[in-house]
Amino acid sequence: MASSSTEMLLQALLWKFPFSCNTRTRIIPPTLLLTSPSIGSNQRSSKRTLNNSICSSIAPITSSSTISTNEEVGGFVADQHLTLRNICEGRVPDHVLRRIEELGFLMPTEIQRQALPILFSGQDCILHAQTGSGKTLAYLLQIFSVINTQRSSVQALIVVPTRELGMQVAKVARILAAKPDQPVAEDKACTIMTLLDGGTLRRQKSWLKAEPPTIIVATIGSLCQMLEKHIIKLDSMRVLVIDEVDFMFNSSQQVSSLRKLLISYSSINTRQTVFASASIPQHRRFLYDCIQQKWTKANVVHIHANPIHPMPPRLHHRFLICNRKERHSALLWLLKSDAPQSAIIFVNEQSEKSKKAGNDPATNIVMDALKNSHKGEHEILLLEEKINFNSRAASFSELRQGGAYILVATDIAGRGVDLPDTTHIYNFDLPKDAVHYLHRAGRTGRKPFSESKCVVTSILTSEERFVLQRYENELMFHCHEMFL
Ligand SMILES: Nc1ncnc2c1ncn2[C@@H]1O[C@H](COP(=O)(O)OP(=O)(O)OP(=O)(O)O)[C@@H](O)[C@H]1O
Repeated sequence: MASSSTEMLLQALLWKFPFSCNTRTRIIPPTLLLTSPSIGSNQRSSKRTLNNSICSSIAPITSSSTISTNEEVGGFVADQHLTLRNICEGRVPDHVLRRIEELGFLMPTEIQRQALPILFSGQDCILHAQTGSGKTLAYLLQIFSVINTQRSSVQALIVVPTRELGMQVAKVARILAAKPDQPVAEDKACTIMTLLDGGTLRRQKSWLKAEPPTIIVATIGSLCQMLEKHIIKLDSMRVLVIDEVDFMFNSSQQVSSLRKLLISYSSINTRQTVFASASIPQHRRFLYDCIQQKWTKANVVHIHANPIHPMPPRLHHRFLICNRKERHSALLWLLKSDAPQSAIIFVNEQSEKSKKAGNDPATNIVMDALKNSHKGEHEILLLEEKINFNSRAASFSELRQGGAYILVATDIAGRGVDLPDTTHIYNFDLPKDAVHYLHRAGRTGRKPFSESKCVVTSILTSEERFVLQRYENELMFHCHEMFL
């Protein structure tokens, strides 16, 4: 009990005071290392990790830095009034800048304003900023600033945790790469390939044999298959991006391949390494590991935009207490009274115990309840890990066609997925920790310069109230109680 409350307090402090002073020499207090494992530590024995952590933590690091305010870095001043064009002109090809302007992106978001000058300087970066704050565009602009389409080689690699996020990132990259003008004969286009788990990869193999693409967006499993068979070469890779980096390092399925990619399949000396996420628990320790483990160069910069608010402040958080049997009717009542434009209902993965007991998964129960009793005009769709990849892709692209939707999803939709029309999030089941709460909630409020309110509602039993209270303390937000 004592240790868990200490952990809560320390975690709250880590969110609140995220060591954002602009130190160039850092020493990590060993007490912090004892509280909970940092990103990437799940593969090691906890005892060894703690001992190693303490021993290695007293070695000062001299050149990395954390930036969390408007300041000058490496000679670049991040001016509040500069437009995206002002920041990128001369670095990013003009046709890409015209595309972003056509999309209506004129001013940079906070993370873009802070990160782009540093990215353009070629330094390794950790992009740490709120959900929906535009981290994708930041790293894509850097990629477009370095690639040379006349060269036939893989020059940028973006690694993502899920197929859905891969499809989305590749789509944005293709939109930016498209040239509106007639291409000049010898002007080669930027080619973007996806290597995502769930497909046969046959088409990609033939494509790779014929000619390597300029940019690859991949999940780590499919990528490593290709690397192990020497179908892809990364000798010319200039930028490596690992999106949702904390998730990747904490996934037991992905972490060993990720380490191989960072250390064996490519070298920090020839690539620029960019890590991105809205949540980097114990980020100071992570920064330290990046350098010690040679995932990044020693002068990596941790850019932490809005460190006090890990979620967009315009989210309105509520909770409703009812007993477990009333949850379906509570959900239907909420949908009726909120009349959301579009919503995502998050349901937890079915536990092994529940499977063994022969229970129906909660996703099916919620889907049935909605199909039978929800009266709105919404398209009702399901996205969960166990449905086949074609159906997952179909659900996902249907959502992007426009029109009102209600998506019933497990946490697979919690990371990175950008559906800007989502106005309401419902936690039918309480997320398992504060990081999951943050990413679920962050599926709404995804229009960076909009002021319209978006709502996150958690349906709880009275026993779960203290758990949500803990998330409120860790993430520093306030949740209002509502009544049926
Ligand atoms: N400068 C900008 N102006 C307006 N909108 C922008 C700008 N940059 C990005 N966006 C839009 O903001 C939304 C969120 O961007 P993005 O998906 O990159 O967020 P993110 O920071 O990666 O979030 P997450 O951590 O949840 O993955 C997208 O719909 C994107 O098109």
